[in-house]
Amino acid sequence: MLVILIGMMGAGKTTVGREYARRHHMRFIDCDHEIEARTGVKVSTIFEIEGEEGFRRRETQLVDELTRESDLVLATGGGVVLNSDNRAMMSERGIVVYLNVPTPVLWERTRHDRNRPLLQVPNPRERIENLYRERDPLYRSVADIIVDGGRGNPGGMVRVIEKAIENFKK
Ligand SMILES: Nc1ncnc2c1ncn2[C@@H]1O[C@H](COP(=O)(O)OP(=O)(O)OP(=O)(O)O)[C@@H](O)[C@H]1O
Ligand SMILES: O=C(O)C1=C[C@@H](O)[C@@H](O)[C@H](O)C1
Ligand SMILES: [Mg+2]
Repeated sequence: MLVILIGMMGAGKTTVGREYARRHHMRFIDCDHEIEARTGVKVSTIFEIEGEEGFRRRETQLVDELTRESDLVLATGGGVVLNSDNRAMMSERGIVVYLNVPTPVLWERTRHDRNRPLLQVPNPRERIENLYRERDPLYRSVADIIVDGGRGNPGGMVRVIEKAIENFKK
């Protein structure tokens, strides 16, 4: 089984994905962390040197590689759905889970973190709202399962996802 988590920055893909994998004895890979491990630099540095375009090229290569795996929980970057090839690969090859989180919660979870280049703008709060408006339809278009990720703790989210995946497989 390949489980793919999608959603906005701060939705909990990394936190919830890692916990889901641990409980199910599956491997866990976070696309952003994997790109950082392979390049030896932070995502923000790739944005600085290669632009967003360069980062997106690396992201698509990695999605193509990792969506061929199984027994894997894959946490994607928030912008993975912008590319139609990524969307096709994800929905064809895995069970796609959208962690849908209201923008005020996303803001609370990301406001003290400097690691997200797209939020290093004068009005990050407005940026989150614009990105959500643009991306929510794309997340929905590839999702097999949509969960409300704004409530409860990561452990609770894992149990909600477990049940949803069981129902989906039936
Ligand atoms: N269900 C949850 N309840 C409360 N806090 C959460 C929950 N999920 C994640 N968090 C917290 O929100 C923050 C962001 O979570 P995380 O880094 O997992 O998001 P992400 O979706 O991987 O974001 P990004 O796309 O930027 O990598 C973390 O501090 C995490 O501890
Ligand atoms: O929402 C986005 O476009 C991004 C989210 C992060 O996970 C990183 O992949 C990068 O900062 C871009
Ligand atoms: Mg993450």
